[in-house]
Amino acid sequence: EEQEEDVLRELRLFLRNLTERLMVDRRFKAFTKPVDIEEVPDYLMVIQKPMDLSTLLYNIDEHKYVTVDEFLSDADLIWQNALEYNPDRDPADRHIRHRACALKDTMRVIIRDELDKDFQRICEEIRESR
Ligand SMILES: Cc1noc(C)c1-c1cc(NS(=O)(=O)c2ccccc2)cc(C(=O)O)c1
Repeated sequence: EEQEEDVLRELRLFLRNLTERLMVDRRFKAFTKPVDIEEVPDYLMVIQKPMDLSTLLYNIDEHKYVTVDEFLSDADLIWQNALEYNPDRDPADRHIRHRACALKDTMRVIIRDELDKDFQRICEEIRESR
């Protein structure tokens, strides 16, 4: 009902703000849009579920996420894919893995510090009720 829509509207505002703050962080530029298959031709042979920050924003606007955990399932793909596709010891792989780890930690610290636990629980109750 209306109160539930108010809660989900507030969740979308929080998730948009989080995602936009990650998009403007220079460390995360490579994660702002889909990996370019022209630049990285074998990418889809290695990575089954590509994800990037612009796709997260699109999904938020499409009301795909009812809980923070559903958002994190997609958001975690960004850094998990980067670790999987760039596993080698060479400096280029190490550099993108370092940024992937920073993305993972930054996301979780913002959520822990800024998302009310009771609010998260209300979102989960809405998900369970549907
Ligand atoms: C992400 C990712 N996962 O595997 C790899 C490899 C990358 C990745 C891909 C690219 N080139 S790209 O054309 O696909 C692109 C440029 C700008 C924003 C988003 C993608 C650049 C870099 C980089 O470190 O600059 C990294």
